[in-house]
Amino acid sequence: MAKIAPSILSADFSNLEQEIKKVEDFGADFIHIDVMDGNFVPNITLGPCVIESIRKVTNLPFDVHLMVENPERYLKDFAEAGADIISFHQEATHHVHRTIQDIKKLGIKAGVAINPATPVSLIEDILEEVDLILVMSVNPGFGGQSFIKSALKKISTLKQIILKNNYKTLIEVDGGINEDNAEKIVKAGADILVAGSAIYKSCDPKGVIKKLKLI
Ligand SMILES: O=C(CO)[C@H](O)[C@H](O)COP(=O)(O)O
Ligand SMILES: [Fe+2]
Repeated sequence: MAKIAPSILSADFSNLEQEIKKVEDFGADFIHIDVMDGNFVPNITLGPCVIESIRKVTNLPFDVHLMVENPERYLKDFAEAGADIISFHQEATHHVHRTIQDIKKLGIKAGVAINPATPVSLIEDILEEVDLILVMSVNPGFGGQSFIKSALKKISTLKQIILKNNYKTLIEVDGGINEDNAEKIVKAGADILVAGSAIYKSCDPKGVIKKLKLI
């Protein structure tokens, strides 16, 4: 059974407290928080002060997805604001291994995200070091895009390497996930599903989370 991480990118930002409490009541396992800098991706969202505010409204772990250039500059700020997991992009820093170690030194979990065009081979050497790999199944920057099918092959390749080597690394998949494609994604090897628009734009978010959790 996959764990579910609703992305608040598609939530009503004027009412974040209720939007977060709602998915917590419906059985969400994490809150996925998309941080965009207008540089690594062509969109700007939120920073540590918003995370610090919403930290007070839930006990769910905060899964912070940094879509920012040179993420190493902001790790301490996000950890202090209340992040439980920080995932940064392989494409956004020259120092992937060092950044993983720096996140772990802050006492939280470390994830590495890869864009649709980034092959698994580029993160194979750090797989053992990292708590999770965030496989992007859309080009990062916006919610509500369609799932890119080539992510499925990437997820199964990753899963095979993880199983073969007995690594503990989890696979999280992010972008375009809904009730129709979630089963294929979990069968390919996903442990955590991120879903933004499929949950927050639905008239039955409770039903969507329930269905996704049963897969
Ligand atoms: O990282 C992201 C975009 O860059 C979001 O987490 C992702 O797109 C979730 O939204 P949706 O489920 O609507 O695709
Ligand atoms: Fe995300």
